[in-house]
Amino acid sequence: MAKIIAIANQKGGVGKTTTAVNLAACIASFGKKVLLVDIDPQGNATSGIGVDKNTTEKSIYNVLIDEESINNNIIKTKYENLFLLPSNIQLAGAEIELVMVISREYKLKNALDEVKEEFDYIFIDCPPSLGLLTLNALTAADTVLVPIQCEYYALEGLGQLMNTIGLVKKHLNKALEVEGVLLTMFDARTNLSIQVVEEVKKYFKDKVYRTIIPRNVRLSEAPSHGKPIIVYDSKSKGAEVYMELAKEVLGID
Ligand SMILES: Nc1ncnc2c1ncn2[C@@H]1O[C@H](COP(=O)(O)OP(=O)(O)OP(=O)(O)O)[C@@H](O)[C@H]1O
Repeated sequence: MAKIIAIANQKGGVGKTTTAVNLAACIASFGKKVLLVDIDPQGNATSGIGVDKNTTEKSIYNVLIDEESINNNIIKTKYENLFLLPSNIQLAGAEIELVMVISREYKLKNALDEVKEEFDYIFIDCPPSLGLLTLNALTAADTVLVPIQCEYYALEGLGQLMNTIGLVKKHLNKALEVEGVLLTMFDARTNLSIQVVEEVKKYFKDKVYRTIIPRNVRLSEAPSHGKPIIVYDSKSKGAEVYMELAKEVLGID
């Protein structure tokens, strides 16, 4: 039975997609069967894994809106053990199209229930909002991973995300915890990076892992190569950090 992990933060550009693609690829490279779910209309996880978001006929939109079977929309990627439920541009309108739909917040959960026995891990790359698509992701997830950009003082936005997670727990009667935080784009030369790391570690003192991911030029280039860094540049520091994180997620040394 897959563990389902949502990668969420309503702040844009904090490293959600970079984390989702690289972590999914690393865990798949350890022999685990992984499904990456792209629920962000920007579709960067889809193109990051090498699938054309502009031409794909398979998509999460078909599942959420057209009631198509999830099995018919999952793509086997060119990476061993790594599967993708892609996003496409139509997803941008899905929050409006779902407005009158009964149980609209359970659409993704119901779909993943059909396939979760087939996978070891399911990662969901959330959009930069706290709207209905992110709510679907949180409702489907067992735990949440929160990337936090070290170049930006994020605690206020973090409070909003934690509030939303609290509301999901309360109103949807669901156990949902933040499993870990990732301090992304860390730059040891800046006081702000150091301050954000200290504050976030205090805020999340009881969390399982609080990994620091340095600012890394290879990581910023990776999505434009249409490949996760672990595959296209396995010797880089970025790949190493994501490998370590993958081990933490898997609970191995
Ligand atoms: N550790 C890092 N070092 C340098 N650049 C990074 C790092 N992590 C991510 N980036 C770059 O920062 C930008 C934003 O990252 P990413 O797209 O993963 O964020 P996001 O939170 O998914 O964005 P959005 O909110 O738009 O969905 C990208 O150009 C990415 O390549």
